[in-house]
Parts: sequence; C-alpha cells; structure tokens
Amino acid sequence: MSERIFITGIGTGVGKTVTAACITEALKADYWKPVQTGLLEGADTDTIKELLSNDVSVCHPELWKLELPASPHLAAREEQVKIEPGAIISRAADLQPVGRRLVIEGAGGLMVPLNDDYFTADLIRELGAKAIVVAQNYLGSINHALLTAGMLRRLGIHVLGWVFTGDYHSNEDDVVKWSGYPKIGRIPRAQHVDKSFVQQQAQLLSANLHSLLA
Ligand SMILES: Nc1ncnc2c1ncn2[C@@H]1O[C@H](COP(=O)(O)OP(=O)(O)OP(=O)(O)O)[C@@H](O)[C@H]1O
Ligand SMILES: C[C@H](N)[C@H](N)CCCCCC(=O)O
Ligand SMILES: [Mg+2]
Repeated sequence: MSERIFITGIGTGVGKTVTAACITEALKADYWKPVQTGLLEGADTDTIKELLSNDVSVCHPELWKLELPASPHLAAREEQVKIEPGAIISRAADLQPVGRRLVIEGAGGLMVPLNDDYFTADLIRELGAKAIVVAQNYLGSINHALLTAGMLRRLGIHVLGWVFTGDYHSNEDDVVKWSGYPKIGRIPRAQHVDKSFVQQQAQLLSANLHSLLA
C-alpha cells in the first residue's frame, strides 16, 4: 500500500489545513478531506487547491460535505445521514495509485466522533496511516498536545511528529520532550497565507519530512 499521512491536530482551527497544504506541496502528494463540516466558511479542499502550486498533486473530492459547523457526528445527524467509516476505507484504496502518497486531513482533533461509536483516531488506525499532529502554540496547548500524544501512543498509531503553528513558544520544547515525538517544524503566522507562503514553508519542512519518511 502506498504511504498515507493523516493530518490531525490538538483541536479545531489549529492550522491543519495550512499545514496540510505545506506538507502536500513538499511531498508533491495528493490531498483528501473525506469529511468536511461547516461549508459557510469554505471547504478545506478549496483552500488547498488555492494554496498548492505544483502540477502533480491531485485534490480528491470529499465523501461527506455537511452544512453544520460542528462535529461530523452532529452535522451528519442534522442532515439525517450517517458517516460510514467503511466507505472511507474503501475509497482511500481507490484514490491511491501505487507509489502516490496521500495526505488525509481530519475534521477537528483526534477524538472527534464520525458517528456514535467511531472516532477519528479509529479511522487513522484502520487506514494504516502515519500521523502528523498539528499543535498551535497557546496557553493550554501543553495539556491538549500531551493528551493527544498519549492517546496516539495508547492506540499504537505511528506518529511522524509535530508541526507547531504560530509564534515560537517554549511549549514546543516541552511537548517534544514529554511526548517523545520529534518536531517536524513550525509554521509561523503570516500576514497572507498564499501560494508563495506555502511554497516557502514547504521547503523548510521538506528535509525533516523526507528523512522521517525514508
Ligand atoms: N500560518 C498561518 N498564518 C495566518 N493564518 C493562519 C495560519 N494557519 C492557519 N491560519 C488561519 O487560521 C484559521 C484556522 O486554520 P485552519 O483552517 O488551517 O485550521 P484547521 O485546523 O484546518 O481547522 P478545521 O478543524 O476546521 O479543519 C484559518 O482562517 C486559517 O486561514
Ligand atoms: C467546523 C470546524 N471547522 C471543523 N470542521 C469541525 C470541528 C469539530 C470539532 C468537534 C469537537 O471537538 O468538539
Ligand atoms: Mg482544516
């Protein structure tokens, strides 16, 4: 099976999509957000298409696009549909020609439910994906990051490392020390998140990414 890299985070709004754009660009991988909730603010897949500049990456369509800006299990219930993890697993196989890496972005953080008895963490494990955890630097992020790391370790999920977002904060060093997972890099806040910003950040992340994937 070709490599699957799942972008999860210590919460929602922490910078997973911008990070996914940088990683997809650095690896010239394909991108997929199987479940999108909250369409008013724009779908992540459309953001990724605007931020990529390489002509190799393919952005695959979502399996579920749900209106409500909420947890997938709630947004699905609102529309009287049920998110079926089996459909995600089987579609993932169709999306990945041999040799192509697939960057998959979750909705929100690791323990976000996709339905009433299945979590994002279960999906990462069933996909056999390697996880990259996006951790925004803020007061409280040590706790959120180490809770996420603890759950990933307990589930035996292969973690490639952390991408921190925002200005430097010593929390990064403590999270790396106490989690035992490496720092892949940090994406600073930008005046404008555009193609050139993503290209620049992709270059900065590339060496660590490739060495961790070797
Ligand atoms: N490096 C950055 N510089 C400036 N703004 C950023 C940066 N990274 C993210 N943002 C902005 O912060 C907001 C949240 O970021 P983003 O959409 O990447 O979060 P997310 O973790 O993907 O959220 P979701 O759980 O909804 O997928 C967006 O408006 C995004 O444009
Ligand atoms: C709507 C938002 N932008 C995300 N797509 C979904 C975030 C789900 C968070 C669920 C939770 O942890 O409470
Ligand atoms: Mg996102």
